[in-house]
Amino acid sequence: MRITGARVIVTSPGRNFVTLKIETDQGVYGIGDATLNGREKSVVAYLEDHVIPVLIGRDARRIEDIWQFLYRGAYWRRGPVTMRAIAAVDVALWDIKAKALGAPLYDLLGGRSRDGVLVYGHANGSDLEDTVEAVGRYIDAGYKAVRAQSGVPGLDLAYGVGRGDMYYEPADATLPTETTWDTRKYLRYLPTLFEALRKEHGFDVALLHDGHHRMTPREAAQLGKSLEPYDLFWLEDSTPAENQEAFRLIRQHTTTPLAVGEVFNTIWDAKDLIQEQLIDYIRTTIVGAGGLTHLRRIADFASLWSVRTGCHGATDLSPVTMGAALHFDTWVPNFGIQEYMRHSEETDAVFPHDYRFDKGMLYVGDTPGHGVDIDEALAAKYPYEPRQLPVARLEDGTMWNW
Ligand SMILES: O=C(O)[C@@H](O)[C@@H](O)[C@H](O)[C@H](O)CO
Ligand SMILES: [Mg+2]
Repeated sequence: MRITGARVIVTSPGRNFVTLKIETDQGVYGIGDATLNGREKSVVAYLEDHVIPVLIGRDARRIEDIWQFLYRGAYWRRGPVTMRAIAAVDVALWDIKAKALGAPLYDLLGGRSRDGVLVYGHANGSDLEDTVEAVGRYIDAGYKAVRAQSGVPGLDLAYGVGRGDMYYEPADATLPTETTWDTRKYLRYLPTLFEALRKEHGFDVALLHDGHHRMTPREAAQLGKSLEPYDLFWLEDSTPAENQEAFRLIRQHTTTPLAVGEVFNTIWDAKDLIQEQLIDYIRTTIVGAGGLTHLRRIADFASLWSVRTGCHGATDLSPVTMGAALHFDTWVPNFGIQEYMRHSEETDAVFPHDYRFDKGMLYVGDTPGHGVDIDEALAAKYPYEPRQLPVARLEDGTMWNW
């Protein structure tokens, strides 16, 4: 089965998505997501100029060999651009193989380990009362797990607080929006928020929180300790993870479960965190880390140390990544949870898919492949719009982690 063509489709049904479509001489095609939020065009160029020319004529069934060819063959390894381009090819090839065999993708991975995939939704509010109500709306909508983000008293804009109700898109402007940050205000406020959430909603619902890389390891340890009475499912990205050793200090001081990894690209970013048992959940997902071929390697490695998966699933990952991730989640033995930020109706229409939400779970369908397609005619109606992620500064103007 030869690859006869491949092309990149950029569409912006409310936000930008980069999709790779690979065609074969058997008439079967596959699609993969290559979206890199705020830096989309870099992956478009990487694919069009450097990857597509070397794909034409190759045997589409040789997924592992093509993965190794693109990874080793580039010489310049890893990084978000390279690994997203590889992910797009990899997912499109898995899609092709599954379609050609007439099987849903999870069957090729080893079959079902579970009926449905536990997901968490994103509740966010401008202040404490607002956030308590927002979590309530998710519980009423059937969610069993909810991430709570809130405005912080004394700060204008905080991470994760969107303008709408069920949707949140941080890449909101052509030039980066500037936000202000103060960790002490945040550390004082957060335990009061989670106390109020548990008081109002009880302990059955799983509650999560994302620190978005803003604390130092000592501050993260303080937060983890102060949240222990509220039994979090996880505290995510409490400190930046470029230096994996930084998590040792946090781990020594708190039993709050720790999650990290949405910005990781390969197993090398997570190796020490996993084998030293410094984290509980690995957040790396399909599009971020070289596709299914590499993600399942990370998951198998993580299973040796009882680290479970918790794939990133913000709206900048297209429904193609969501579909592929759900097949992975349906199979992976050490599954933890899947993030699920709903896409807009426009996005769902451009990417028809067979996964569905029911009572806090997502279910993949049995369509051969990963079950997500692209309506190219509709996609063409939404041209690319340059958008960038916000930045954060401390109150004295110092650049900080957004
Ligand atoms: O946990 C998450 O979903 C986030 O941290 C994301 O919202 C992240 O900010 C975006 O994916 C950035 O594009
Ligand atoms: Mg996050």
